[in-house]
Amino acid sequence: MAVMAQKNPNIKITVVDLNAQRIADWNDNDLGKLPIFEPGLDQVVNEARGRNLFFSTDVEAAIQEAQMIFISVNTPTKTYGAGKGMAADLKYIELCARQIAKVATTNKIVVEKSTLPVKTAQAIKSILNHTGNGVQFQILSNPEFLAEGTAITDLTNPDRVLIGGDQTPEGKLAIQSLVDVYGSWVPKAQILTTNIWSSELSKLVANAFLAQRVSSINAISELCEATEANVDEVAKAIGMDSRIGPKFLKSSVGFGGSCFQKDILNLVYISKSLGLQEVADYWEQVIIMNNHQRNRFANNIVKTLYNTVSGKKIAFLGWAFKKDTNDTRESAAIYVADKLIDEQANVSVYDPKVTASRVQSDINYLNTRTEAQNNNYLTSLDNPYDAVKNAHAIAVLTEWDEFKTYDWQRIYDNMSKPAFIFDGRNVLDKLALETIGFHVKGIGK
Ligand SMILES: NC(=O)c1ccc[n+]([C@@H]2O[C@H](COP(=O)([O-])OP(=O)(O)OC[C@H]3O[C@@H](n4cnc5c(N)ncnc54)[C@H](O)[C@@H]3O)[C@@H](O)[C@H]2O)c1
Ligand SMILES: O=c1ccn([C@@H]2O[C@H](COP(=O)(O)OP(=O)(O)O[C@H]3O[C@H](CO)[C@@H](O)[C@H](O)[C@H]3O)[C@@H](O)[C@H]2O)c(=O)[nH]1
Repeated sequence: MAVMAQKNPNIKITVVDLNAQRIADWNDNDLGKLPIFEPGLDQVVNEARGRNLFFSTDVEAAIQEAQMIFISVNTPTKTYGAGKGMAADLKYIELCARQIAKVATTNKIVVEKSTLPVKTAQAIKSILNHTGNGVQFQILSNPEFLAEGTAITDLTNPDRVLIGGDQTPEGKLAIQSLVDVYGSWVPKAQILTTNIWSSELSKLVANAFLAQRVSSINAISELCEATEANVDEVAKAIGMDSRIGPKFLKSSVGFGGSCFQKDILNLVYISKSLGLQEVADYWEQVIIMNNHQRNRFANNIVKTLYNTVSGKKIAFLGWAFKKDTNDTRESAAIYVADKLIDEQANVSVYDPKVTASRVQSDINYLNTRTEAQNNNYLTSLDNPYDAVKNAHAIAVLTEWDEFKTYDWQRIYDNMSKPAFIFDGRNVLDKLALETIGFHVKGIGK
């Protein structure tokens, strides 16, 4: 919404949220306090905020005033009832639809910006069309394809913008009005319009295909370790085939983030609900492989440290699910730490952008043990050299660029020997570290 406001100074955009603290942070004069760390976002907010971009908790006033409403609320995996652990929880979406239905007195275009199961527009339409007050609604699907860490460039220069809507004359008019919003900065050829179901489904399918590439290369990484092939070399060799392409072939400790797992589980659930068991099994394997990769990484640390990490200090470099974000949702680091704590290891974490309280709440959220026990085993430090001091091993969980620039000789001198490094992102210079004296294990090599 901030980028949309920046690119359309003539359109007033109001972002409303029930979470008052978040809105206060978005309005904070200190741009360092914005709730999301994202390169370049502070400048965009600074340019548009107060001009045509506003942040508020007054949801009803914003609904009344708007001609177009983007529903962008969270759609997490259900934690209760039918579809628990798999289906998308649509209660926040439904609440939004009901609130719009209650408040609106003029015709509106309602845009699904959240990632939703295919056919959700039907439910939203049903809620909106039963108000009995004569207000006309058009529903569009406009899924978001930005990735965290590169959100601003992804938004300013998108591969495509997808807009789905009813294929009726009114539906087509609504589609056109959203095309015009994006048209102020996105070339027309990159704005794709479809029927609403294709648009809803394409979002889930895009994430499934992307995550599948990561799981595919991670499966190959295990094969590489067993055969002395090198996964980076294999990825380069296959990626140069233009039919395969070079992107999203970076082997890692496993994908994380708020989207991939949730959206694939959603796809699996939809397939199961439609009786398409083989389709469901096919996509579920992407998740199974990802869980295996995380476990394999943790098990490898234990095995290499002479089959016990009890009482040993393991330093984590990185906690975020990828670099250039402070988001930790579903980060592989959480699951690797949990496994190591099960083995009574002392885990000390350094991440350039993640707070100590975030790290603690992430591990507590798993509910594996009491908070006091977690506190005992897991600490966070705001300096990497303190985090690695006297450690038996270092594990790299996020590919932050700054890790490559550290004084690795100094780190080696202050560690227990033999000093091990487990590079879960294959970002460090293995040869240079081995020259210093480290024992280095990457992924797939
Ligand atoms: N994070 C991403 O990079 C990304 C990218 C593409 C798509 N998506 C999709 O966008 C949606 C939102 O994701 P997110 O990461 O921003 O989630 P989030 O949990 O960070 O933010 C959702 C916000 O919605 C607010 N909210 C919930 N119910 C509300 C209501 N009834 N009225 C007003 N505000 C309400 C919450 O307080 C919260 O601040 C999800 O469907 C997600 O799949 C996210
Ligand atoms: O070659 C790769 C690429 C990614 N990852 C990992 O995969 C996860 C997801 O990365 P990425 O897709 O870059 O970040 P997200 O912000 O989760 O973005 C994904 O999820 C969003 C939410 O739906 C979509 O909008 C984006 O298009 C889609 O890329 C991270 O843990 C990455 O480290 C790898 O391990 N290897």
